[in-house]
Amino acid sequence: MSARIGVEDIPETSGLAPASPTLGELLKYVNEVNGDETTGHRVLEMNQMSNEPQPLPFVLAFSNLTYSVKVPSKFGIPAVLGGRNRPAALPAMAAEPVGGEKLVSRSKILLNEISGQARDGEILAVLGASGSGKSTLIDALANRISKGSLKGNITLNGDQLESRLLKVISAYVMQDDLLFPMLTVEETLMYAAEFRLPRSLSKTKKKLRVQALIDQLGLRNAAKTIIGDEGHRGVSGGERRRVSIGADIIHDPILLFLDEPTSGLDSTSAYMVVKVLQRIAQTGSIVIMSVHQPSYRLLGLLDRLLFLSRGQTVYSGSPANLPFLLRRFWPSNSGERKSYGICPRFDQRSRRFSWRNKKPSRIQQILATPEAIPTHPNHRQRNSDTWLIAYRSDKCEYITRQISLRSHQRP
Ligand SMILES: Nc1ncnc2c1ncn2[C@@H]1O[C@H](COP(=O)(O)OP(=O)(O)OP(=O)(O)O)[C@@H](O)[C@H]1O
Repeated sequence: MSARIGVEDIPETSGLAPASPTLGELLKYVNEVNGDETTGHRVLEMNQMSNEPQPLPFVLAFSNLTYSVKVPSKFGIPAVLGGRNRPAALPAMAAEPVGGEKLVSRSKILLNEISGQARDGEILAVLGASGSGKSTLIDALANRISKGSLKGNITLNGDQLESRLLKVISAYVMQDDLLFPMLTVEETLMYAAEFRLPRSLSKTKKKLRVQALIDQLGLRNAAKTIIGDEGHRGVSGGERRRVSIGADIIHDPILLFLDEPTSGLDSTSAYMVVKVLQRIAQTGSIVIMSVHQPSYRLLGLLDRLLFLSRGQTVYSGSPANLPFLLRRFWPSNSGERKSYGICPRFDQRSRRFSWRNKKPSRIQQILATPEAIPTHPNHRQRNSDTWLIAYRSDKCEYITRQISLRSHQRP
């Protein structure tokens, strides 16, 4: 693993011990240096923690993550039960009556028993339709949801992930880029280095870190270009997004969370951003990102997929299995007004995948038994490439659709 955030005086482990520091040692170190309030992040020079530096495999595991919020909902009180004036026997959570309607709270489950894992060297992508819970899951993993309301377990290498440690070893990249328009790319990253790296780290080391990062982000040609804004021409949208990521990862975090890092970018810029994330992962970080509409090419950069629908997992695994699923479940794209497509849907014109919030139980059921589908009595093979497939929709009606394997095999 490359050098991580600079700590000159981390205690060395004993000569006989394995080369990698334990999480306990990391946490102990975090406690020891907590007196320095100059920066929220600190650089941990992993290689300095032992005589024989060896890469430390990191595994972030999460199990049964469940998160629900209380949302107000209205319902009317029938006149026969007392209508507007009925004061008694209201539900425990009822609020003030408004025009014959009561406001009560109901629980809305945003994440339902989500489990999975992410490893260093890999990108875990959270996919799903808008509102499926992608950002909520990233927030939950990044400790941005209050502990009391989130149920489940998150561990790093088997140990509970303490929020103090997480703060030091992670970075969260938001969708909005907050950058100074008149600074160049290099100045922006240098500013981030001054702000985020420890004061004790020399200027020379900070400059070296910035130069290494510029190369890692593929921004060498834009290093002297200003960020720009509406009134001043500056870097492109994709470059700007990479600068923004660079500013957040200046301390070389072990865990990197990104909420829709490709949103608003054309497919080439989006691809380059994810390519940079792949490079970051390959230097020993765990990258967890959400993505709404990945292009087919971009899917090839992802190592693990967690596909959500209405807060539930409908697919978790390697993208390698996706073509198989696509061939099975490709929705017909000819003249259908209502899509009962299972998942995902590929738009030929934009060449992007999109998803629909189908009932998770239905999708899971189908994904769990893909082999059973062609032998179902309602499925008839028309010719070697086309299946006439009928399946029960959410409303328990049979829908017939035609899936041509040949036309969709190579999107
Ligand atoms: N505080 C809240 N109260 C009620 N509902 C909420 C709250 N926060 C989020 N939600 C709902 O939870 C669902 C998941 O939201 P989330 O932002 O995680 O979705 P998403 O998959 O990231 O969507 P998008 O791709 O549009 O960003 C949405 O339906 C959203 O409206």
